[in-house]
Amino acid sequence: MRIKVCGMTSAEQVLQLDEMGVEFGGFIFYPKSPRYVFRSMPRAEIKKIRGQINKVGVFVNAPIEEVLQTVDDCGLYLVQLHGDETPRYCEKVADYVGVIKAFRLREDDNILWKIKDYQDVADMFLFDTEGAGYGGTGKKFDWSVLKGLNIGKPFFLSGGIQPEDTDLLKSFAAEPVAKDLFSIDVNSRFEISPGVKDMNKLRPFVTAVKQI
Ligand SMILES: O=C(O)c1ccccc1NCC(=O)[C@H](O)[C@H](O)COP(=O)(O)O
Repeated sequence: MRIKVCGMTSAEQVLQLDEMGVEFGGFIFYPKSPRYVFRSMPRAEIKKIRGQINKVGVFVNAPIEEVLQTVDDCGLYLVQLHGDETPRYCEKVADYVGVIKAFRLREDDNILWKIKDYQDVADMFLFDTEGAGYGGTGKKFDWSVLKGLNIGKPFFLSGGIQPEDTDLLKSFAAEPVAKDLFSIDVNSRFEISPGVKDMNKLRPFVTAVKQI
């Protein structure tokens, strides 16, 4: 199983993830987040990060020009649109860079209805938990809402995933919906403080998840 670790704020920690074989490192370009990357890393420093790890930029309702400029300045591989971006917005960004459209799920959501208009304009989806802010809630949504669905596009499973969840992930990976499961996404449950990851929690978790 692939892993994305989101909310990175230091080059040193991103390189540690790269050594562990983590496929995606997420950087939050949303000024209201406690993990806003420009508080600690300038654009050139993000661009300079080498290795196999793919850099993903997370944006919330940002002007398109700002997203595209940041992609160039920071050498981003994918963008994750985590706000209320419209299908047209996603389509414009997708002309330039790969797009992950994030959906914050509530229990009563009709998921297939919610994702329908984005099928042709996003490369991948990400399912996260609805909360007071836009992301990094540390809370799981009920994964059973995905059971039996044909998502029809690779997706990231996100929201409150924690070190103890490897058995839960194994069970989810056995569900038919997991044919489209592309990667999991982890964040606040592996932190010492916002933006600072606990490598002692991540290392064994990454090893275990890679065996699923
Ligand atoms: O993490 C943030 O601070 C954040 C703020 C605004 C938009 C998105 C944000 N995070 C995006 C992510 O991909 C997180 O990994 C995802 O929300 C799951 O976080 P968590 O529940 O803490 O595992």
